[in-house]
Parts: sequence; structure tokens; C-alpha cells
Amino acid sequence: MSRVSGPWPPVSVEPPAVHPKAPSPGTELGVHFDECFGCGDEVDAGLRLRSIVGEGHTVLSKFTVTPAHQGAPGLAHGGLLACAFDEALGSAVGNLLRRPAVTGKLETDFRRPVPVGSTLHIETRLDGTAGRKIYVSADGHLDAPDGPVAVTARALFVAVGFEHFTTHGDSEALQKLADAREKQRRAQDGQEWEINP
Ligand SMILES: CCCCCCCC/C=C\CCCCCCCC(=O)SCCNC(=O)CCNC(=O)[C@H](O)C(C)(C)COP(=O)(O)OP(=O)(O)OC[C@H]1O[C@@H](n2cnc3c(N)ncnc32)[C@H](O)[C@@H]1OP(=O)(O)O
Repeated sequence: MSRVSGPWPPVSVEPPAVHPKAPSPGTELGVHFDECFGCGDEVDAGLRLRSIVGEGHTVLSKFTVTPAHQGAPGLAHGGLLACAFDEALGSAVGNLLRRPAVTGKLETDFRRPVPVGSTLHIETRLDGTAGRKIYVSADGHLDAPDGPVAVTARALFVAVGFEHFTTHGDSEALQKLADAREKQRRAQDGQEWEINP
């Protein structure tokens, strides 16, 4: 079987419509949900991926492999590496396009082993959109932003309505999350208190 996948994106696309309020290059992107396995602080064995916005519609993410992430002794599990890419790619879609979307397809190429203790530097690009389909790809460099490429990924995210999460997920927890975000947004805007709550 050939290592080379088909053309990317696989269909003709429009340039990504980056949201006018998307965070600017250099902005640190916070945890989107404390209990998220990819970025949350409340998941003991989670990946705790951290991201900042890069230049030219990119997101730069970092993830350090711990013993909790092993497959073979001393080496990262491939499925966990795929998870790190899902998070990094999803963060680029969510933060730059500000459109709710879910992963439809995720393809990973594992090119070099990733040892425990190493840090993967993931650079994600928005490649384009076709209707609800959002194409993104990423390279994961070992131990430095310009280190050897250990893993690459390509994904299709599909834009969904917010009801995707309320219908299929935990709507009460979502409401709490939305309230906390709104409070944070108001605090950032200097309007901590509602006049008419
Ligand atoms: C207001 C926002 C503000 C944001 C602020 C920033 C906050 C931070 C943001 C974010 C950080 C997030 C980081 C998290 C990252 C992790 C993400 C995940 O892991 S998501 C969980 C795993 N994924 C699922 O659970 C999906 C399960 N699948 C589904 O629900 C459906 O299959 C879905 C929605 C993907 C599609 O279903 P349909 O019925 O809505 O639509 P149909 O018509 O089937 O597909 C639409 C188009 O996409 C193509 N498509 C769909 N799946 C495909 C596939 N696997 N391969 C190829 N094409 C596919 C179809 O062929 C169709 O294309 P044609 O429009 O006809 O050209």
C-alpha cells in the first residue's frame, strides 16, 4: 500500500473564512473544557495540550508525552498521538473559524517513534472549506518547532449546529460551560455585572 494519500484537500475548497473576532497571532488559547481529555486540567492522565495562534491561519500546539501515554515501553501510544492531533486540529477550527464543528475523518501518518518525555510541537493549518466541510492538516515535530517530523495528520471537520452538543451530549454541563464563558467574556470586556440580570 502506498504511503502517499490522495490530493489534499480532496475537493475544491474556498479559502477559510477566519472569524473577524478570531484571536490574533501570539494569543494563548485556553482550555476549552476542564474535563476535555485533550486539553483539560482536571483529567489526570489527559494530554494537557496547550496552543497559541500562529501566523497565517495556523495554530501551534505542544503536548509532552508522559508514562500514562505509553503503548510500548517508553513510547507513545499511536491512538493517543491521534487524539493530540484531533485536539490541535479541532482547536484551530474552533478558535479561528469560531464555528461549532466535529471531526468527521482523521488520518494520521506515524513517521518516527515518539518517546516518553518528548514534546510534540504540532503546527495546524486551515486548508479550506466546502460548505459544511472544513479541511485541516498538521505536522508534529519532535522536541522543537523545527525538529524532525514524527507524525502528520489530515482531517475533515463538519460544521454542526449547537444542538449537536445539546442533543447528543450533556446539556446541563454545556449550559454551565456557556455561562462560565459568558462571565469570562464580560470580565474581559470590563462588564463583569449585568445591569438587568
Ligand atoms: C460558537 C463556537 C465558538 C468556538 C470558540 C472556541 C472554543 C474552542 C474550540 C474548540 C476546541 C475543540 C477541540 C476538540 C477537538 C475534538 C473534536 C472531536 O473529537 S468531535 C468528536 C468525534 N466526532 C464525532 O463524534 C462526529 C460523529 N459524527 C456525526 O455526528 C456526523 O456523522 C457528522 C456531524 C460528522 C455528519 O453528519 P450530518 O448528518 O450532519 O452530515 P452529512 O451529510 O453526513 O455530512 C456532511 C458532509 O460531510 C461529508 N462527510 C461526513 N463525514 C465524512 C467522512 N467521514 N468522510 C468524508 N466525508 C464525510 C458528507 O459526505 C457530507 O458531504 P456533502 O455536503 O454531501 O458533500
